[in-house]
Amino acid sequence: MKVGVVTFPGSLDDGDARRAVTLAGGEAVALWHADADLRGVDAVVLPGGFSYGDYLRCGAIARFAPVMSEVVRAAEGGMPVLGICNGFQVLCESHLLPGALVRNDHQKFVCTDQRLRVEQTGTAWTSSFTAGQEITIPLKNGEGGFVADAATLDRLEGEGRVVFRYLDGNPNGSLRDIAGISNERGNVVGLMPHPEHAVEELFGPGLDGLGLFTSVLSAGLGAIA
Ligand SMILES: NC(=O)CC[C@H](N)C(=O)O
Repeated sequence: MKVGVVTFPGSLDDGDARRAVTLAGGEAVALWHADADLRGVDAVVLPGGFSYGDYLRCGAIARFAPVMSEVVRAAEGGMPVLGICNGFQVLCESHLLPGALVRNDHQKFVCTDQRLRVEQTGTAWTSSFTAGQEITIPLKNGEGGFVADAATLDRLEGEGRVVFRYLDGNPNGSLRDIAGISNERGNVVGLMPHPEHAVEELFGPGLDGLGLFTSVLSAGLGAIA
């Protein structure tokens, strides 16, 4: 299975995302922000970093990159798409996911190993986990506070689209401790913490991040009940 990883000017974690795909057993394909097509990939990762220098708002300019037209089209057709941190911000800016990421409530950049609960295993990116599994992966962001209006939050909860929730304290002021969400179909997932930094014993807090990448390789599409 070919998993494309998009590099925008200012991306930081694209290399680690490609490495995570390879370690999970997939074929990583480098995609460039100016690409006009997706080079035949079966899934796409939008990696973390500081696309276009975080000008305007994180992810606000990347949304207009040429490759994003194809990513949006493919996602709407059911292709699995994962947005990690800056990638999550790009997915919200692109309206593939609802809500927005705003500046951390304490106004500081946060960098820590973060415990999470996997709330939803019926997505393309979480089928390798068990429901309620608690994992630890790195978190590092300045604009990681997930916000949405109350009706949207209720809909996300009611439809089982809260995929990851922060444990042991809320690191950024995200409403309802939400760390990651999916679209209705479960093929598009965004999360603030970084699974691609927890895929090898010698680096990061362990192997808990690998499950997202093995999920998409094994799954086909999960379906949210
Ligand atoms: N690690 C990241 O992807 C950071 C995303 C974004 N630049 C922020 O600071 O919020």
